Amino acid sequence: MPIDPSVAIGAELPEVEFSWTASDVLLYHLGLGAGADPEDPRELRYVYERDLQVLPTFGVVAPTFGATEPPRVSFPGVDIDLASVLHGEQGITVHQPLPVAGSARARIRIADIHDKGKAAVIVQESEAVDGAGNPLFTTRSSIFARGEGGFGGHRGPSGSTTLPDRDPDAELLSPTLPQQALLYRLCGDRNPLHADPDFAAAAGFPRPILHGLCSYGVVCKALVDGLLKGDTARVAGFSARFAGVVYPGETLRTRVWESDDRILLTTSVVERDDAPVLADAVLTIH
Ligand SMILES: CCCCCCC[C@@H](O)CC(=O)SCCNC(=O)CCNC(=O)[C@H](O)C(C)(C)COP(=O)(O)OP(=O)(O)OC[C@H]1O[C@@H](n2cnc3c(N)ncnc32)[C@H](O)[C@@H]1OP(=O)(O)O
Repeated sequence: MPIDPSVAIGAELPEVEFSWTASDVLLYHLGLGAGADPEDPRELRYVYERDLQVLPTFGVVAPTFGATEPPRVSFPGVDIDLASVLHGEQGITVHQPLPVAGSARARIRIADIHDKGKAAVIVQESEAVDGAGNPLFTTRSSIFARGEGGFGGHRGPSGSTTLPDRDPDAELLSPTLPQQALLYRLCGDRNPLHADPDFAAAAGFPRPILHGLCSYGVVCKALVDGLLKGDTARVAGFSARFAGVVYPGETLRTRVWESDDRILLTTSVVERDDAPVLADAVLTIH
């Protein structure tokens, strides 16, 4: 049985120890398209060692950074084909600004599995602590496994964020490169869905799609640059649902609604009549 919720839900995965260097951070930022204007001092803070700062979304990739094998969707009670899987949701809460280099360990558990009939939504939570044992960040994510529902589980929540009934306060445009996914995969997600046209076709897409976590990082950076004066330390958390695919080379349009310590947003694809990309998305700030 590909999914056995009685085994999977609550399962703890082996603790992951990981470390990263400034070079990893530089590559991550380049993988998001940073450095397009190398004369902009703010932009240099992402792509040059001097005054380097770290986008908090780096935390979600740090544990597997540099992996060279495709990910496996295999945990206690779950064993499914990578081609059926899409990244469903991602959130991170940062407990301290991420250092430009460091080591940490993370505990990961399968928090829940929702049965959407045509799909299963597998929810993971992780807690990362630094070398001294102090909380570093917490993540919550889900994978959407097409064709894996119908195991008799509960349906789980629907998307829910209500946007204010007014025009957005700002709109941010983020171009992506045609080779964006080929660059981004060097950060540690070698899923062939993002590089191999045959694999993408077998998964139901006309061409390779962009990593969800690439769009997630691109949008977080746009928010930091556009609304927080380029200061990554002001981000307390960022969460979003992946509502539709992005093809490398497309331009992302992010509409934002600001309130006291939260920024609500949606992201869409300019070239495809604002087809949705991120929904239920919230940036929390200090
Ligand atoms: C261990 C390592 C594992 C590997 C991890 C992944 C590795 C990565 O390389 C993979 C990727 O990066 S894939 C790229 C990023 N993700 C995407 O592009 C997905 C974009 N979203 C979609 O295509 C559709 O929304 C889609 C297809 C997700 C859903 O669309 P539909 O099938 O039309 O579904 P819909 O009818 O709208 O909704 C059905 C029920 O599902 C819930 N739901 C929808 N989208 C969801 C999402 N993104 N996350 C979680 N739940 C979601 C809906 O709420 C609905 O449930 P209910 O009826 O109860 O409300």
